[in-house]
Amino acid sequence: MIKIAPSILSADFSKLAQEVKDVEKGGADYIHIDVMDGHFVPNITIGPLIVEAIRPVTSLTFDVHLMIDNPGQYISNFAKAGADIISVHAEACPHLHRTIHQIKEQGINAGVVINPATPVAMISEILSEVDLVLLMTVNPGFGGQKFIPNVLKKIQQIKQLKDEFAYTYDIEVDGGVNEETASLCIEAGANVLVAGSAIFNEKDRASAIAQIRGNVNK
Ligand SMILES: O=C(CO)[C@H](O)[C@H](O)COP(=O)(O)O
Ligand SMILES: [Fe+2]
Repeated sequence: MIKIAPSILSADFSKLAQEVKDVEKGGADYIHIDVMDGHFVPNITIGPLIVEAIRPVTSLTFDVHLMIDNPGQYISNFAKAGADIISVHAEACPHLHRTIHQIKEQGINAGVVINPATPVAMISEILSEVDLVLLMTVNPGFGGQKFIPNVLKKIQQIKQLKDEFAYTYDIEVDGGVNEETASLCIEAGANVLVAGSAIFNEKDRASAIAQIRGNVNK
């Protein structure tokens, strides 16, 4: 089953609650929330206050992508605000095992993320502990960037390891996902697709979500 996670980074923030409800109605599975600190990535976005504010609007899973330095410092804040999954960048965590377990101790799911230039080997020792592996298909920091096709072979590697060792994690991709690139990612083994601009820049969110999911009759 393919899950679609609209990234609210591309939503209209002046009516965020409405935007969240609109993609829920349109068939979204998760709400993807991009947290940026101006240090780990060159942009500043959403904090726990916003997560808390939109929590009552939907019962969809909140998939929180932390693009921040020292993420461990903020895990309990985001969990209390309503996160269901928190993912941290391996590049930002010198003590990745500790950080992943900090997330699990909150009673929520833990994900690990790697940038396009980071090899799969960097996370091989944590794969047995995570609920989600998120492979960035753009360099993190902004919505609306172009998909980096080189990441497809890392999706295959992560899927191969999952099958070989019977790991249970979901495989998520994030960045430049649209109807075309989504099908490449699904073929390579991804089962959770984040899409920001390809959903929120379209008027008809239900049809955008269906197209990315790949179940539209052509
Ligand atoms: O993590 C992110 C950027 O760092 C976003 O989730 C991602 O860019 C989604 O936007 P788009 O689908 O427009 O590329
Ligand atoms: Fe993201």
